[in-house]
Amino acid sequence: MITLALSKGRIFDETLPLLAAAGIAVDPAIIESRKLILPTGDPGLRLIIVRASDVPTYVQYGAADIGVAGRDVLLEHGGEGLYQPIDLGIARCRLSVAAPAGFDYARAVRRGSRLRVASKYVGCARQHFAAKGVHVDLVKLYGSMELAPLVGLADAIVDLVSTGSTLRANNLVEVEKIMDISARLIVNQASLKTRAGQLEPLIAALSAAVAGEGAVTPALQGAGQ
Ligand SMILES: Nc1ncnc2c1ncn2[C@@H]1O[C@H](COP(=O)(O)OP(=O)(O)OP(=O)(O)O)[C@@H](O)[C@H]1O
Ligand SMILES: O=P(O)(O)OC[C@H]1O[C@H](OP(=O)(O)OP(=O)(O)O)[C@H](O)[C@@H]1O
Repeated sequence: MITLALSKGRIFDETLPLLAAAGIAVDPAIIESRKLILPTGDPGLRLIIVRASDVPTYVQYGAADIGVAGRDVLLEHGGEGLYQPIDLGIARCRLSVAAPAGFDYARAVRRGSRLRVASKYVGCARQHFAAKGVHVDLVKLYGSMELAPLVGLADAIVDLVSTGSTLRANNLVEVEKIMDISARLIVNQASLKTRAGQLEPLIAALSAAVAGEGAVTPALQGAGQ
């Protein structure tokens, strides 16, 4: 049995069509059951539902053989013990610096001011500002980053931006893009060796699905179970 780790929400929703294209059916309504171990239409593959930021940990320790995680999450995790064979091109957004509309970020950076920056992505933020030679005090948050500059917790934030509507709703402006983000397939390196007969066809089928090569033969069934 191969175990695939997914998080609820956009990763689950956007991975399902790729699995379907790879010949693996999952009833989307199954997520409502609140069960954390879910069957798929393929007896050789089950899903586990974990927090988005926990997906790399489950795969790193082999509790899941394979998973789907955002580039943001993988960079924060470090990627140790993980093979990252495919950019799935889903959950697309960007990691950016944002600040209140009235804050002159460029001037603050030019003048070498010390900035207080709130983020869930403190590793990426630290690296970004260090590379620019900007002095920052980082404040680790776990959500609602957009609130931090509004209540004086930070001068700026580093957060994910997609449509920009969350920033607009809070009178913040994207002042610098750090990187583009999308979700990757991640694979436990030991599983890839010991379960190659099952994992390689699955990875190939998902790769074909991402490339838009349409329906392919079921990835796992009969593949050495
Ligand atoms: N607004 C967005 N548009 C597109 N992709 C996004 C957006 N926000 C986040 N993502 C991507 O989707 C992934 C999962 O995001 P999601 O909001 O489901 O989890 P989370 O709440 O960030 O994680 P956790 O539950 O671990 O705190 C993120 O890691 C990121 O790669
Ligand atoms: O630019 P936008 O399209 O507004 O997306 C950006 C928001 O999405 C993410 O949060 P979260 O996953 O909580 O937000 P969502 O579920 O509303 O997309 C992120 O932390 C931003 O707050």
